[in-house]
Amino acid sequence: MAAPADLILKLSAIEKHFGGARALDRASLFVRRGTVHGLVGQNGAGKSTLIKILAGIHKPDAGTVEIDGKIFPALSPHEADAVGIRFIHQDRLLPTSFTVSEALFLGREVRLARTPFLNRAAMRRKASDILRRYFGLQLDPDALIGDLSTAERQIVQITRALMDQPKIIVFDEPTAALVRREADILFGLIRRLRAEGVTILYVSHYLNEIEELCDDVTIIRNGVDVAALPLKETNAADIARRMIARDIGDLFPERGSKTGRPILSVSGLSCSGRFSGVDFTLHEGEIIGIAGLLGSGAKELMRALFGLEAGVAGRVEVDGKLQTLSHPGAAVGERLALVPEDRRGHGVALDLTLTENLTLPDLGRFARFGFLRRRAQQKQAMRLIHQLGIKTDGPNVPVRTLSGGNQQKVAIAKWLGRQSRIYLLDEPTVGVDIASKAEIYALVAKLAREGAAVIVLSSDLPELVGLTHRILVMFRGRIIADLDSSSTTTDEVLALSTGASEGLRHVG
Ligand SMILES: Nc1ncnc2c1ncn2[C@@H]1O[C@H](COP(=O)(O)OP(=O)(O)OP(=O)(O)O)[C@@H](O)[C@H]1O
Repeated sequence: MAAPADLILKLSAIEKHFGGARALDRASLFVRRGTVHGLVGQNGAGKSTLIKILAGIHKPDAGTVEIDGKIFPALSPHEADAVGIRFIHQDRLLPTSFTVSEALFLGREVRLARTPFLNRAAMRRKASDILRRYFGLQLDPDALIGDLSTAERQIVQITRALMDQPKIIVFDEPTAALVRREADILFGLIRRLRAEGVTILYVSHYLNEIEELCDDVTIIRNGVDVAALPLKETNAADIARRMIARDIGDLFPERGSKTGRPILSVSGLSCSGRFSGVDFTLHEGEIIGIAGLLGSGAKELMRALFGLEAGVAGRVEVDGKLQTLSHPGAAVGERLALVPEDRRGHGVALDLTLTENLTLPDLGRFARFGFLRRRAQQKQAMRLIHQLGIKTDGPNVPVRTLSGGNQQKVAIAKWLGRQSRIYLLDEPTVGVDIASKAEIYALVAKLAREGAAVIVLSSDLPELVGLTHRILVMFRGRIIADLDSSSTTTDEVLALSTGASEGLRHVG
C-alpha cells in the first residue's frame, strides 16, 4: 500500500463490543489522500460500526483514530464535522416536510455580517452554484423533499455536504435505491471530487461498483480487516472470496423448467396516472421479473396486486376466480405475500425478537387451543436463521441489535417461511451481501419448484435475468416487452426500460 505520509485516515486496531457481542476485533482502515477507497464485508461484518466510530457516534473500546495527521482519543461528532468529514447515508434521509432550501441550510446558515439575520440570497447562490457545477441542474428551492425522487434527495444531501468543502466524504451504500443511469451520474461526480483532491470512502455490496470505481479496497470479515489492497491487484470475484472465505459457486440456481396451471391472470389492469392496459398470466412454478425505472408504473403495479393502490380497474383472477384485491387483507386471504422494498420501515418490528418477527405472519400455525407452541416457533425461527445465514447472538435478541443487512434478511425470511402461493418480491436483495443473495435466490427457486409463483421487481438487472423465467419490461405505465430470460441480456432489458430501444417485443 501507500507510503504512510499519504494517509489521510488511519484507524488502527479498533475494538468495539456491544454487550457480549464483538462487532470489531482489532480492525484497521488506512485510506490514502485523494483516493476512492472501498469498504466491503458481509452483513454484520462491522462496516457500519467502523463508520460510526469515524463519525464520533460510537466510541471504540480500544485502538486509535487518526485523521489528517491528528490523533483523536475520543472523537466527537462535532470534531468529525470540524475536521471535514461528511456522510451520505442511504437511509438517513432528509425530513420530508422540509423544503429543498431548508434541508440545504439547516444548521449551516449564512448570516448577514455582524447581524443575527439570515443572508438568504447568499445561501441560495452558494447552493445553486454547487448544483450547477457538479450536477448541471437546478432544484426548486421551495420544492418539498417529500416530492423529490430518491436520486434528487441524494443530490440535496451531497450538495449540503459540498457546501462545507469537505476533505473526506463517506458514501454508505449510495446506489442501493438508484437506477443504473442515476448511479452513473453519481460515479461521475465521485471521480470528479477525487480529481479535486477529496478523499472518498465508499461502502457497497455491489462488488462490480467497487471494481469500477475504487483505487483501493479494505475487506472486513467478522470484525477484522482481512485484506487491504489496490484494485489493480484484485477483482470482484477475488473480493467476494476473501469476504466470505469460501466460494459461493453459482450465484443463480437452476431455473425449474416445468410450469403448471395459470394461478394469477391479469387483464386490462389500470390505475389512473400510474399504469394502464396491463395483461399477463403467472403460472405455478413460474418466476416472472418486472423491470421498470421510477415512474414506469412497475412499483405501483406490485402494490396494486397486493391491494395497496386505490382506483385500480381491470380483471384479476386467482385460480380462475375473479378477485378484487382491494386491500392487503384480501390479498393475504388469497395467499399472496408481499416483501416490500422499505423493509426497515415496514418489514420488521425492531423491538420484537427474531423468533417473534420470523413467525409473526404465520402465528396461526403455532397456536393450539389459544396457546403458542413456543418450541415449534423457535424451531421454525432457527431453521430460517440457518437457511439465510442471519448473523445473530441467538433467536431471542431484538431485531434492532442486528446489522442493517441482517434486518433485511429477517424481513425476507419471515415471508418466505410462510406458506404462500404467490410471492411479490420488491427489490429482494438490496443491502444484502453476495453470499446471502445466493441463499435468497436458492430459496426463491425452491419455492417455485414446489409450485409457488413469484413476481420479482428489481433494478438489479443480472438478478432479473439470472433468476426469472420471463421479464416484463414496463415503460411509461405500459408493458412494452415480454422477454424470455434465458435468451435476453441485461443490455437489452436496460435499453428497453430506458426507452433507448423501441419495445413491443413478444407482447400479446
Ligand atoms: N447497537 C448495537 N447493539 C448490539 N449489537 C450491535 C449494535 N450495532 C451493531 N451490532 C452488532 O455488531 C455487528 C456488526 O454490525 P454492523 O452494523 O457494523 O455490520 P455491517 O458490516 O455494517 O453490516 P450490513 O452490511 O448488514 O449493514 C453485528 O453482529 C451487529 O449485530
